Amino acid sequence: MTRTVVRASGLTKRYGSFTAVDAVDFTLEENRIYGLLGRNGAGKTTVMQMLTGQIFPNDGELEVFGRTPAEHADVLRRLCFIAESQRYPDAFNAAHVLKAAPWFFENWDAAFADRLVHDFRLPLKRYIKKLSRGQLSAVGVIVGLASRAPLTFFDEPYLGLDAVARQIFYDRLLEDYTEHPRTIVLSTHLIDEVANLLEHLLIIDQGRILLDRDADEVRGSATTVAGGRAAVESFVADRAVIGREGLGGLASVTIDGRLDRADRVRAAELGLELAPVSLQQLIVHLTGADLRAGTTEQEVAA
Ligand SMILES: Nc1ncnc2c1ncn2[C@@H]1O[C@H](COP(=O)(O)OP(=O)(O)OP(=O)(O)O)[C@@H](O)[C@H]1O
Repeated sequence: MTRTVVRASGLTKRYGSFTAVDAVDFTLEENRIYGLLGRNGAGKTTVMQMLTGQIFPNDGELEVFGRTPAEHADVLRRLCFIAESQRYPDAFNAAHVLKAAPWFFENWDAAFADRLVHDFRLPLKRYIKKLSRGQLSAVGVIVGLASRAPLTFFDEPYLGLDAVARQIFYDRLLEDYTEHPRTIVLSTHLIDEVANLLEHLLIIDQGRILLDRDADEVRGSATTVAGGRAAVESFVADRAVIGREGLGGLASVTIDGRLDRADRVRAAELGLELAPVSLQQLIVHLTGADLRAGTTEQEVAA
């Protein structure tokens, strides 16, 4: 039986009159990899800060491992939060960070950390403040992976990491997760890069959850239909439209929901082209609705 690790209900964070997180409800189950995705300022970091007890919600219920996170050391001990710009004491080098890590993380695997240091070519003896932007991100990624914390958050962890280093991160994360399952929440803007890693998606926009669904259900669930405007409109009538673009007599409409064989035959008869929508495109459609003319809120919500 899967255990619920996080239970949030009506969770709200306000800064003055501005509501950064607006009465969200969601759960996180144990041993799953979650993608917490959304545009800049959507509320992702704020949600993670509440879950890790760094800030207090203004409203709502929040349980992490069955308790309020901020008040229980035994809950905090099971969490690891890697922020985009992780800060360390000025006098520290990377070796100091790795030496201190087991004080905070009881599952710390020093051998795994050493292997990651080698993989990321991290200079251990150089002061943290002298590290390049990517090397600094590598320190955070190493701590996050080798902590093996039962609930690990990576908040946009790889600023400055090059493509090779990012691939190492994804590969090691997946390998290690397979051997040591835990709950991982990954917040990132590089959605297509991580699309295959994610098992469950939480898409947040303007402080609200827009989508909370299994990644397998979402993959391939949206299709772009392109062709002559009249044919496209006839094909998408009565379907849930999540995006619409057009130029002259041509239209390209993105619809939610899977197409069956009969749909595909009909599209071919109408001379329409069908293309699967990537996770990144889907998120752009879902969260960028107000940027495109001709898409109503009802269509987006449908
Ligand atoms: N301490 C604060 N005081 C006032 N407003 C804040 C504070 N912290 C966050 N906000 C606002 O709350 C909203 C959500 O911020 P948050 O950092 O959670 O977004 P995010 O989804 O993580 O964005 P990004 O992808 O750009 O990192 C933003 O509009 C931000 O400006």
